[in-house]
Amino acid sequence: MTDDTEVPIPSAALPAPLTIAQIKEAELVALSRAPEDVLMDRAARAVARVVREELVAAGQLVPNAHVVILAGSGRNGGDALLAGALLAQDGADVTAVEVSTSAHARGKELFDAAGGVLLNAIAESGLRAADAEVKTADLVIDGIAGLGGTAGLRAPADHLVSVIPSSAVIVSVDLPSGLDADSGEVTGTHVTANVTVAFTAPSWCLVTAPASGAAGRIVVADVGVDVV
Ligand SMILES: NC(=O)C1=CN([C@@H]2O[C@H](COP(=O)(O)OP(=O)(O)OC[C@H]3O[C@@H](n4cnc5c(N)ncnc54)[C@H](OP(=O)(O)O)[C@@H]3O)[C@@H](O)[C@H]2O)[C@H](O)CC1
Ligand SMILES: [K+]
Repeated sequence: MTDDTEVPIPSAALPAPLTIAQIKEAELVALSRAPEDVLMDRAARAVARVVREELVAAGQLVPNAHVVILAGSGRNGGDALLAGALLAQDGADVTAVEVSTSAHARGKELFDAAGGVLLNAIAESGLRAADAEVKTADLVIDGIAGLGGTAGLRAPADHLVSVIPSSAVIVSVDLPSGLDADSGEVTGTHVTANVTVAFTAPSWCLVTAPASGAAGRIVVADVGVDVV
């Protein structure tokens, strides 16, 4: 006879993994009902909630924390910037580093309005300043790339990821940047996260070795996209 305590708890199980194409198809249906901003705001709230939890678990007060965001040009970076705006409103010391020519416009606007400091690491002077910020981070939010990313990190993101101190907690948005979302393959450099906040469903890289070793703890947030 099986002891009840040995039965796995179904609510703790992750939803089934989906491919990029499946997530995008489901997202298109959701976008016909709600604007993209609404979905991204939900994604940002989920990321900010996990960041607060991680800081508390590390024994840090959110207002004393130095949080650095690495933001790519897409919505993944936008989600990270919007989360950064919420954390800056909580009093955290938040710096966002654009690792492309320009990151998500609305994300940047709200981040700036919340008092966040924005740097661009494409130019040499910006990269030097960003390097110093990353080296002193208590927590890094990885918003370099998500479902639209290609495998391997490009400059200057690769350098900035390499100087994240081992003491910093890394929270990846949707998936650790540099992984191929649809497979378990690891080709090139990538982020190795302590926690990954995935939206709607985990992508295959989060649950397939060896890539899954870079995901850390996985949290799947419902942003209002129903799986079809
Ligand atoms: N699943 C959902 O329901 C929702 C997900 N959301 C978030 O949206 C992203 C996907 O956003 P998308 O804009 O399509 O793509 P990315 O943000 O992943 O960005 C792609 C750009 O990133 C640059 N890039 C790509 N690969 C790399 C790399 N290896 N190194 C550095 N940079 C890279 C590239 O831009 P360039 O201009 O620099 O060439 C790509 O264009 C998803 O992951 C979720 O986070 C929404 O919040 C809504 C709901
Ligand atoms: K990411």
